[in-house]
Amino acid sequence: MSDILKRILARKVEEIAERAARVPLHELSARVADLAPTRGFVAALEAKIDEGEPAVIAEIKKASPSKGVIRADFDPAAIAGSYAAAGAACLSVLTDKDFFQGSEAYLEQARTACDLPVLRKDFTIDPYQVYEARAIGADCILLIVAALGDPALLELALLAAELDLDVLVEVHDEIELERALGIPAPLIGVNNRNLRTFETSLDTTLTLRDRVDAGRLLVTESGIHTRADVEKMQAAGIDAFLVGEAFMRAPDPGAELARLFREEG
Ligand SMILES: O=P(O)(O)OC[C@@H](O)[C@@H](O)c1c[nH]c2ccccc12
Repeated sequence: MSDILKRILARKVEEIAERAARVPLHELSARVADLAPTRGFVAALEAKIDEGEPAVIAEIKKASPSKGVIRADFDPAAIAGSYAAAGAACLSVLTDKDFFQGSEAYLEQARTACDLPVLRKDFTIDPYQVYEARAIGADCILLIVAALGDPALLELALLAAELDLDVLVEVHDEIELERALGIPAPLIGVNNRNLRTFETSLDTTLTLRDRVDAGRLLVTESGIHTRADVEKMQAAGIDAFLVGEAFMRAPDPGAELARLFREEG
């Protein structure tokens, strides 16, 4: 159990069993039966790109296993409002408690504070979590290819579609990308960070870029900190970004978004 992803997934299995013992699946699925439609995560990204603007998924993340606490002054509603005002396309909210100090409550607070679509950022390995994501108000879920076998990847993606949730399918190398392209997923996230070692390199996106077919939208994820990083991605034709730490460390996260993505020079 050396790598962190394995540790997270082992704990996640226990967590799901605990949750399912508290709120059984049939109760959750009844709860999602008559919810309002979701906000359209992919559509919001595409709308920005159609306007000729970068599509930014702005993340709300208090802590991570590699960095510890990133933001002590943590008010998800205020951060969400500041991201929305700065022109973010979508939000991403960490809900994993044990490794990221996240919470479902943070997702609910962030979503209520604005009208942006919200990604539930967690380690989804079981249908239970897909129902749960819909029940807490998520508009999109993350499926990490490295955490899933092919049958589970397809099953979870189809269930998400059935529940009106969009899916961000995350990959880190060519083999994972080929597997992601094997399912009907319009949104492919290339994580520049290796979840097993935490090593981060923007070259990951540059290497995989050309293998993503034209019908899909590539989101570059992690390790984007400077205007130079943004420009390097844009020069390679990347229009969609998922950024957390750089915003979370800034006193005003929305102002930092505007600085990284909007200002000239
Ligand atoms: O804080 P960064 O380096 O800007 O990265 C954001 C996001 O990409 C990162 O939080 C992330 C990408 N994939 C994940 C999977 C699980 C947890 C976290 C992540």
